Amino acid sequence: MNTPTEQPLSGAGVLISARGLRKSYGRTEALRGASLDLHEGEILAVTGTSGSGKSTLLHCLSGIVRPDEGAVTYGGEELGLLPEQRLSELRRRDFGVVFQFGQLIPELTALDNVALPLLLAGARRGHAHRTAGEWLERFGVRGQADLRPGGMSGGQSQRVALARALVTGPRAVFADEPTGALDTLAGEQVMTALVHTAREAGTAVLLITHDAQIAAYADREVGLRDGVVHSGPAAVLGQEAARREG
Ligand SMILES: Nc1ncnc2c1ncn2[C@@H]1O[C@H](COP(=O)(O)OP(=O)(O)OP(=O)(O)O)[C@@H](O)[C@H]1O
Repeated sequence: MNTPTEQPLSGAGVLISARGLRKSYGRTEALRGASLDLHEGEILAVTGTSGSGKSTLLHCLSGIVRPDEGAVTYGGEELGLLPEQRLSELRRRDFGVVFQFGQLIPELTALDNVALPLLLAGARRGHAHRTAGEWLERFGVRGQADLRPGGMSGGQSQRVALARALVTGPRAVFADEPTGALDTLAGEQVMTALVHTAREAGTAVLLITHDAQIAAYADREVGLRDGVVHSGPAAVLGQEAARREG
């Protein structure tokens, strides 16, 4: 396991850059000027208490939500300025997303769930299934290929969801509390598989978690507090704030 530091991987270029993001839902200010760089191939943990804006930040960085103010730049393009069609193409081709509850399609087997993004991208059925099988193997769930999500454990489902997120060879994977619904052992297995395969593929990972043990798998950790990103773990921010207030 790596020790998280405040420094990015040396030499790695910036893959996605967010500057001054503001996003409100009604009167709730979820982000209040958040800035963050995700470097190529790095595993970056974003930690923070509930409601600090972690999911909103992930949604803005992955082009799911447009910020009210500020800019997210990827490959020289500002996501907020792209037409919806181009944005959805980017999301499909360059980004993978995993949520706390894998959100696999319940009617499809594990193999078909993983093959789906390839089929949507125009791959032939045989190729899509072969590749999907290889990714299930990488995540240690090849034996579950013919099972539907209802017949798998939570940890197995999450590994299938990660295989589905990585199968198209994205540049970045956004994982929102991917182990949040798992017990410690299953969570560790999911993280070990994610870190191993992301490193092998050179995929950057933005990992949202409120669990320090999960954040410790990352190369770097930043904390979100009241919609603003601070370098260093959220736990340290909390202690600093408590000192100031106490
Ligand atoms: N779609 C929405 N509609 C209304 N309010 C929202 C919406 N999404 C987020 N919020 C509010 O914005 C704030 C930040 O939410 P967000 O989910 O980004 O935080 P979080 O740090 O991910 O929290 P958690 O760890 O509980 O998931 C919260 O007060 C939340 O209630």
